[in-house]
Amino acid sequence: MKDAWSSDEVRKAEEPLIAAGEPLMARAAYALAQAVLREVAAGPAAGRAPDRRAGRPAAVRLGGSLGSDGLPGTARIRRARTAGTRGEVRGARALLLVGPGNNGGDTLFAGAHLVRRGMSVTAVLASTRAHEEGLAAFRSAGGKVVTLADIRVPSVVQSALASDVVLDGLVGVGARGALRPPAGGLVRTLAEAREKAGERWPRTIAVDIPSGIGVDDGAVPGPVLPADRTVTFGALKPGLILPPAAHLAGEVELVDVGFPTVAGTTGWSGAVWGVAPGRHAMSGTDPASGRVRRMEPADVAELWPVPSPHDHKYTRGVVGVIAGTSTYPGAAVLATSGAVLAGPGMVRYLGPEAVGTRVLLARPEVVVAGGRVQAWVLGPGVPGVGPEDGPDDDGQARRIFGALAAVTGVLSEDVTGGKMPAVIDAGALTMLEHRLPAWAVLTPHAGELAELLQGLGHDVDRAAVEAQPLHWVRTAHQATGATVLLKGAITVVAGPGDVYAQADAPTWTGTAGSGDVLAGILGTLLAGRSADVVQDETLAARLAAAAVLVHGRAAARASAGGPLAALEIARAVPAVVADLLGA
Ligand SMILES: NC(=O)C1=CN([C@@H]2O[C@H](COP(=O)(O)OP(=O)(O)OC[C@H]3O[C@@H](n4cnc5c(N)ncnc54)[C@H](O)[C@@H]3O)[C@@H](O)[C@H]2O)[C@@H](O)CC1
Ligand SMILES: [K+]
Repeated sequence: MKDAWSSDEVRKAEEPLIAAGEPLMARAAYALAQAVLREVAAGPAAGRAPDRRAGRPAAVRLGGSLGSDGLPGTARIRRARTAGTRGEVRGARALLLVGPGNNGGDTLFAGAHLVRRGMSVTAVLASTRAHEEGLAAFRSAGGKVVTLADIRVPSVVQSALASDVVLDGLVGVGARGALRPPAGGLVRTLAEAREKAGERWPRTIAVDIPSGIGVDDGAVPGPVLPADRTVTFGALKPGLILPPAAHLAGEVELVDVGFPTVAGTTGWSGAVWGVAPGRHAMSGTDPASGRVRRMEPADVAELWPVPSPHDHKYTRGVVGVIAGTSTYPGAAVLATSGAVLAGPGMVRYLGPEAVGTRVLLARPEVVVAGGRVQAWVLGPGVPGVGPEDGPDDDGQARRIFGALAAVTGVLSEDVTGGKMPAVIDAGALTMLEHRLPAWAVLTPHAGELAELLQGLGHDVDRAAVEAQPLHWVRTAHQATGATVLLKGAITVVAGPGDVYAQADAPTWTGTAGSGDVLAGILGTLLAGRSADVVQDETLAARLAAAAVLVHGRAAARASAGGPLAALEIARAVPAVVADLLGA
């Protein structure tokens, strides 16, 4: 499990360590400097995505000093980027963007290390204040200091273009809201310049977080300079794993500065590199902590319902699927395939006869008949119930309303089998009439979540959901009672317990039918753990995150770097599950 700590949690972890005299900043700065050195030594194109690497000009080494303003002039810039010979750092240039707080302090101390390693380092102070000891250390090492008040923003852009690496140390976990002037203006201009320069832009390393992202909610309320790498201290931060901010962080590297670990012990490991984020894993967290988690294969293996020798098909869980219409029969095939291949005791399909026949042709294992089930998958390929239209849905809405009554406990236990977990997808999302239990998992995409929230009286559209996914997923959970899974390149899940942000799938996964397969996989998990899910109201979110991980990995396997068809995701599920159970 990767745990991302909220800024409050980070502060709480820091306080006793600082009081005990632990040199947190020195550790952070040293690790940061090492990251920069490795980055520079690796050469200008190292680690960039292939498309970004294409057409990048060969770097030319250049010594030379800075101009009178402390920044290189344009004539010198045209001649070259300084570093570039693999393994060489002497003479390479770093530009530090330095804010007023400890984030700037980390950056200045790291800058001092870089100067001592022979790099030419310029710090641009974006504020009238700067970390005093950091600044003194940087100056005495021989770093150049300029202030934004002395020079113009375009000079900073030119300087950045002449550098091998830019460090963004404007704000860290102390940031609140969008970057304010003058840092905001500086970052806006730099971000535009980066966009324009493409491959000519130097490697950009964010210190702790890319300045300007919402540390705790992953929002992007104003300008942010996208990073190639973020070196983060002590623990991951929610904004580094939540959309949309996570897309601005590049590769995230976690550095151990001595925060409490699994057993609650403290102590610096001394290993500043490659500290596994899992080191901070805990079995459960206080939902009020603001922590956000990312599941890993070993966590999924623990949750997966593996049959024992005493199990049979009914004890292993029966999934009931109400999906598809004669207009959209494919969704029924995809949802049942996802369910079957995730390994339930049995899958039942309820729907129009013609669709049932197609399901059987694709998956003869499916039982096309009613009967007892342990979890429902409701709604893939079924049209929504609008306020006025009576959808031509082959009776699927009626069937779904019946199943939903079982989920919400409106019908008696005798009729429905009692408390019933469910995946509520697509058209079924428009059929919610009652408050739901946490074991009902809503699986909207951003547009569907916006519509659902509008129906609950919120003034929100798709773009607003995409801008603040965590906020709206939590709002939807609170308003409906259900566990909510918002599908996206990074899928966010919120229920009564922890929040999960899963990024397991290749971008090819956003294709028609992919969500139907996910609904089926999750249905199997809910059916397999049906009794547990209704006992432990935090379990549905964990199973939902697990389903997303398996679905994403199956998509990666099916894609192998290229396009994929949704049914291939389902076909890849058994091998993915086998892999993670064997892991
Ligand atoms: N406390 C410690 O000992 C450690 C802190 N560390 C570093 O310290 C950082 C936190 O330091 P601080 O608490 O000093 O805070 P930051 O350095 O993150 O920023 C706070 C400063 O930025 C200003 N600011 C806040 N929001 C702003 C906005 N929207 N626009 C412009 N300016 C804004 C504030 O007025 C304040 O002066 C961490 O992110 C990390 O980089 C690390 O050195 C590890 C140890
Ligand atoms: K930063």
